Amino acid sequence: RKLADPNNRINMVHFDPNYIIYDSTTDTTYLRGRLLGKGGFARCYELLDLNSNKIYAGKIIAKTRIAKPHQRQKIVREVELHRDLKHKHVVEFHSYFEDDENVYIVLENCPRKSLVHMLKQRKVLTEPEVRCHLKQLVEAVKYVHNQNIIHRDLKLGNMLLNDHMELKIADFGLATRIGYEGEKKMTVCGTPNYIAPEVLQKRGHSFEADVWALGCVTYALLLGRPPFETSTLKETYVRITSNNYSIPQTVSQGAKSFIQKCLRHDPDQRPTVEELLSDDFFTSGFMPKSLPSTCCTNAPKFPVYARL
Ligand SMILES: CC[C@@H]1C(=O)N(C)c2cnc(-c3ccc[nH]3)nc2N1C1CCCC1
Repeated sequence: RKLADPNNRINMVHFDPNYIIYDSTTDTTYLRGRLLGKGGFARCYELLDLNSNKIYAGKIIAKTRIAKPHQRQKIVREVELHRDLKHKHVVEFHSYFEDDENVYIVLENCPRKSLVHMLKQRKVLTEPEVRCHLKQLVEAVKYVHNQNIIHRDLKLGNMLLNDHMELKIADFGLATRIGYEGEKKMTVCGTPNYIAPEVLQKRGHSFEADVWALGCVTYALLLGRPPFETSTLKETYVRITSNNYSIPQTVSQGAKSFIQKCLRHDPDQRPTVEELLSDDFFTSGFMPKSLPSTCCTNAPKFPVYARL
């Protein structure tokens, strides 16, 4: 069987022929590749589909790790919410299967990892870059909300980049479906990273919790740290519930007002994701159509006219 197409040479050195994974539901054989990291119950690996020669990212969850019914239910929920989503900026759900030992979730590969890695390298991003990433993010979240789903864990680690530097939101492990107009969720099984005050206080939450998280992400990308960060989780929660944060003067008026709208304490005062798309932060400055992969390591030099 041809293992690597000479045109788009796959570096086979990462794929260990001793680790064959067979998906009987689609008669697909995978070679397990590099360990990508851990996410929740899962150990994540590159998977080479030997039928198509394509590389995917696989979440492999040992059945021993999800022996209890409510643990298994969490995986089932994640799959049920993610599998029907199809959008350019949402990670593609490829397949889900199991064998005697494991449960497998096979997802689109995002070789340029997440915005966490980019920010670690760059410390802060330029405003044009943030506009570009945020536009893709807001489009993705608008699509998800239109499916009556709240992501509930929008954070830099769930914002992945493919080879073309296109942004994809990942991980529907804390997501939930709104069953009827105006439904408010009272609990989350897990702790969202950029948790909104109404979620913390269990006062009932909905789509607005994702808008809050987008405000936190925007702040973090521009300033290199989240808006409510302190040395203890308790103190951070106090700042969130008392809406105690500040935006340095280095931030433009457009970006500042975008962040302030998303971080309004009262969820009913926050703009919807739809309204965010027409916020003048997106129109108040240069908006690159795409970003070069050099942005993963160095600040881009936008053409001079872009700054005038
Ligand atoms: C599989 C889990 C998660 C994920 O959801 N996707 C889609 C993904 C895609 N490519 C990658 C990927 C990283 C480097 C090459 N591909 N990683 C993904 N992750 C990472 C793995 C470890 C933590 C989150």
